Amino acid sequence: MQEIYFIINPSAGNGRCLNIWKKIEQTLIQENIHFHAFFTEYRGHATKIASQIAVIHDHPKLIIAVGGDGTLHEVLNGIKNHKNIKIGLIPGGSGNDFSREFQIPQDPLDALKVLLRLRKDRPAFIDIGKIMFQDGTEHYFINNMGAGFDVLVAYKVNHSKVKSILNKLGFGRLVYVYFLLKELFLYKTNTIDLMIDGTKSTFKQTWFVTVSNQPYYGGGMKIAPDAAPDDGLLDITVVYQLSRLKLLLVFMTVFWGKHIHFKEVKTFRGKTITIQSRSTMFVHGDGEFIGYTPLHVDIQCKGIQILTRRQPKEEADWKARDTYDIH
Ligand SMILES: Nc1ncnc2c1ncn2[C@@H]1O[C@H](COP(=O)(O)OP(=O)(O)OP(=O)(O)O)[C@@H](O)[C@H]1O
Repeated sequence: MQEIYFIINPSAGNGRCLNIWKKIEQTLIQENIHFHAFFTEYRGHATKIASQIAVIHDHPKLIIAVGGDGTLHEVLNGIKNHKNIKIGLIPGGSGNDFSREFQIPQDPLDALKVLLRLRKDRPAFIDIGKIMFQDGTEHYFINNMGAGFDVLVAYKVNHSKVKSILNKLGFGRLVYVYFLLKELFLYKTNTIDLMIDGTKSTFKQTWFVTVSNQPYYGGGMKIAPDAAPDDGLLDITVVYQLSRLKLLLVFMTVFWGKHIHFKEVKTFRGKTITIQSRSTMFVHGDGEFIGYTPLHVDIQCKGIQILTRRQPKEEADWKARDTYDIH
């Protein structure tokens, strides 16, 4: 029997998650569904709770994060190496890029309904990325990781009061836009050395490099439009040698994934990536600040079981082929 554990970040979405949880809890009780619930109290707490759940017993477990992508990221880092745990998310953050790609409804009760149905389906395995820092620490990501300008923006977003004001006004997604514009005029670009599956490239005046497992970042920006979380590859995006004004232009096209057509945007695919920079760059994993360059990234193919409505890549390809065969 699969035990269900909820890890709730009451501060996610500027406190919205607490109300979300009240509705979820009420529904679970009404539906007579057995569950365990834990609240996070500080940054990193979800990792600790998830790691404690992981070792309770060997039976299959489902951990549902109630929060934003940062909460799911922390849960993922608590259960690494435990293959009999599925994870899911009831989106309650401001960005919610995981639920966008994996087609989990934004409405919490609809999301709960979908997750409860999906937990009985056959497991959906997706890739994850594993980051190794120079000091030997390891860190996993499920959506993406990045170094440079974008992490500075994410850092500022996560530590700002403006975030809560804009969220309360219902403009949560605009908070990324606000900080991006502000930092645009302050950031100093960097020279980076990128090694992808053994091939080295150097980029001068680099704004940022992002390694993506799925297309979305920063609340709906299609930073890696062709990334697929089950294709065994990570999608790398480098933005370099751009004037501040042109970066703004490029940024406006990211929501449609059209930025990749600019000559100052280079895209690659690979399984192992090393990022080194002349001066230290801040690094994020799924929008959470986690360390500094240099670092190494490895893909962990089909490394985690998740609850998703997204169609697996092979299945989508087969369907396309079958349709083609008929005609
Ligand atoms: N009780 C708490 N008080 C303050 N911060 C917390 C608490 N519990 C967790 N956190 C931290 O809150 C941060 C934000 O969480 P999360 O990403 O889930 O929400 P969000 O920022 O609103 O959503 P999104 O990442 O989708 O924009 C994380 O860094 C997490 O560690």
